[in-house]
Amino acid sequence: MTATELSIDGVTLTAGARHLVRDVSLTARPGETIGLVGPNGSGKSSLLRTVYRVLRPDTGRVRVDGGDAWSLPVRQLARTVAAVVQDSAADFDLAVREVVAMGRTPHKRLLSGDTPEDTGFIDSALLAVDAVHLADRPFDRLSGGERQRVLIARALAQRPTLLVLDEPTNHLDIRHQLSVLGTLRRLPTTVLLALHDLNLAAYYCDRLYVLHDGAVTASGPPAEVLTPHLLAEVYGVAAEVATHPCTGAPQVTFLPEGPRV
Ligand SMILES: Nc1ncnc2c1ncn2[C@@H]1O[C@H](COP(=O)(O)OP(=O)(O)OP(=O)(O)O)[C@@H](O)[C@H]1O
Repeated sequence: MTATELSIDGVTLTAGARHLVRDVSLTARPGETIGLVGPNGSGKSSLLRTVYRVLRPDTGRVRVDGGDAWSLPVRQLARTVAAVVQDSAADFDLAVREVVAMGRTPHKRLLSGDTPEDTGFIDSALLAVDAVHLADRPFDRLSGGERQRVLIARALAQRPTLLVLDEPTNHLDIRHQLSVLGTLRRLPTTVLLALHDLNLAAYYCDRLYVLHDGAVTASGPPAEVLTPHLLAEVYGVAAEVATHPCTGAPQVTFLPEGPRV
C-alpha cells in the first residue's frame, strides 16, 4: 500500500445561492494525517464530499497524485480513495464480516471469491478496530459505536492510498477513539479527516486546516494553529492552550462563560 498526494486547489461549492465551500486550497503530502476542524456548518463534510466524489466543485480542482479526481474511472478511484462518512445508511442485511469484505470489491473481478490476500486484509481490518468478536453478528443489530468501527474496518480492508473520514470517532467510547485514531495515524496511507475534538486533532494530526463559514481561516501544525485568539474568533469561546507535559501536544482547555452553578 502506497500513499497518495492530495491537492485541492481553489475549490468552491455552492447549493443554489448558498456557498458551502469558498475557494479552499489544501494539500496532503503522501502519508500525512490532515485534520479538518471548524464549527458546525463550516463546510467540512461538504469539502470532504468533493474529494470522494459526491459533490462536484463549481470551480477549482481536486487532484490525487496529480490527476483530476473527478476524471478518474470509478474503479480506479475506489482503489485509491476510501471514505467513512457521517451517519451512513447502515441497513445492510449482512454479517459484520461480509460488510468488511465489501471493502475488497474494487480490487476484484466480478463474482470472484475472496483470495487468501483478501481474507488477510479483512482479518487485519477487523482486528485493527477491535471487532473480531463481532465478525458473525448481523451488522444491523450492532450499537452505534460498533457499527462505526465496522465501517472503518471496511475502509481499511479497501487498502486505499487516501482515506477520507468524516467524524470517525462519532459514537466511539474514549478507548476506541484513541485506538482508532492511533491506527489511522500509523497507516502509511494519506489520511484526511474531519474532527470536532480539538485535543484529539492536535495529538493525532500532522497539520490542521480550520474552516470557518466555508473558507480556510488558518492552517499549519496544531501548535501554530490552535491559539486562544483563533478559538475565540472561529468558535466564539474563551480557551487556554498549553503544551501537555507528557504528550508534547497542544492541549486546549475551554473556559465556560459565567459562574458554575
Ligand atoms: N445540499 C445542501 N444544500 C444546501 N445547503 C447545504 C447542503 N449541504 C450542506 N448545506 C449547508 O452547508 C453548510 C456546510 O455544511 P457541512 O455539512 O459541510 O458542515 P460541517 O462543517 O460538516 O458541519 P458539522 O460540524 O455540523 O458536521 C451548512 O450550513 C449546511 O446547512
